Amino acid sequence: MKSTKRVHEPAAPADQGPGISRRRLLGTAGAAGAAGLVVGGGAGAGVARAVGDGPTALTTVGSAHIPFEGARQAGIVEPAQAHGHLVAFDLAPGTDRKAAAAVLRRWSDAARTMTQPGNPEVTTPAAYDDQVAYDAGPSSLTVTFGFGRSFFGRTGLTAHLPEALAPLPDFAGDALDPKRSNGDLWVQIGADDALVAFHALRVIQKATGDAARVRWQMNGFNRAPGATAHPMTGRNLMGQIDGTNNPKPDDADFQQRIFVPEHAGGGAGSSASPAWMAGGSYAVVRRIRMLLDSWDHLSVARQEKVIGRRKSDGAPLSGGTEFTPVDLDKVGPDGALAIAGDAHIRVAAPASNGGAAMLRRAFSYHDGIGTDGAPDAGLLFVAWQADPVKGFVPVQRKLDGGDGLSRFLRHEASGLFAVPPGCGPGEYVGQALLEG
Ligand SMILES: C=CC1=C(C)c2cc3[nH]c(cc4nc(cc5[nH]c(cc1n2)c(C)c5CCC(=O)O)C(CCC(=O)O)=C4C)c(C)c3C=C
Ligand SMILES: [Fe+2]
Repeated sequence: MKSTKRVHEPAAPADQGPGISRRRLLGTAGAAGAAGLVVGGGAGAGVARAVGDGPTALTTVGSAHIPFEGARQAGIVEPAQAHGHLVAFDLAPGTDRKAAAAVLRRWSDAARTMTQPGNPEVTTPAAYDDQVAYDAGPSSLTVTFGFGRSFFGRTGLTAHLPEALAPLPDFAGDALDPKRSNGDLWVQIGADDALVAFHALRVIQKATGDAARVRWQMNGFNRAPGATAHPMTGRNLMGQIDGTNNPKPDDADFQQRIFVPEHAGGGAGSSASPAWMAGGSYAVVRRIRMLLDSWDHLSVARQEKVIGRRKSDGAPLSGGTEFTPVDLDKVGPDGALAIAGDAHIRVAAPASNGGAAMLRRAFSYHDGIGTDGAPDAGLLFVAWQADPVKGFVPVQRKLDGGDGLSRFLRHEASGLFAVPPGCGPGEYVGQALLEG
């Protein structure tokens, strides 16, 4: 790959100080855009106005931008945005390697343009301009591209198929819909503005042309930046604080757990991934419906026992506050384990799975009321790791049999995608595979 230098970034707004990176990292969720806008209740009611010396509108949520170019693709380590679209495509019959490469080039060029800072006019690719995002800044838009196992057979690239893309095993609790699972290509779009996210989705669909058609699409959301009194870990639709014990970017082993090492294809421990995946990651995508009516029948105390953490502030039931290390051996005054044997955080913990870990970066979804009369709602669970056989698979195997939470969940769709490294100026994502 050529240079991975970041594109030009504008000066930080006055309230941020010069040292704050625009590429927000996990752990500082919600920091961008938290300041300054209120809807007036008195004189001028209904008009958004800035308070104090706060920034003007486009310097808050709208102006935050995450560079598309870089050694890693964007949309993996940054906090999940307020709006997300996950889309899988199948190549049209006759789409060969060259035509697939042209799609990836068009997609990358469009994503590069849309994620640029500055005037809204320059963040819309002229060829696909529908003016949906015309007045908005990039709003932390990320567009992330991946390849499914079936892509390699369709394009004559089976010699380059990563071992790590072996189909996920069946799990006893699965109720998977094949039409909403897998796919040749996968795109994850996230933005802190709904129109910016929708616009990016339309642009990507138009840039696909006739080379592929949408296999499935899922739409998700998270809390908006600035919605809480202070930046904090988000909540899921069961009301739990979710994401606390994710691996952190400054953990010593973070890079090696989440990204394929540079020695892939050659060095020890790299057999699962070929060299073109060095610096890439594997995304496991699961649409997990929450059986919310049953869940809501539990008392808060029972719900907390199922997870192993307090619902109000996410503190582990072994004591302390949200980020206090979990003590799985702690016994309460009644002689029982503080964190129950089937508590979700016990069964999922790296300590219970030979060290297996993944970076969870999910969106909630709500698609109305299901045919059963209950909310069709849950989690678009996206887990990132250097090798799914050492991340998602052992953990899900354990959860499948022994997790108290699984009684309230239904895994309805599944996908596994190889997400190659990022690209530099003039390059496109997947170039090393498609031109290698
Ligand atoms: C296979 C992996 C996992 C699936 C599937 C999964 C689904 C799922 N989880 C929640 C809610 C929470 N999960 C939490 C922690 C947690 N979950 C996993 C893995 C899967 N979860 C891990 C590895 C962990 C961390 C365990 C640890 O080391 O402590 C938590 C607690 C807060 C946190 O640490 O994030 C919640 C809450 C739901 C609702 C869900 C499916 C819909
Ligand atoms: Fe979990």
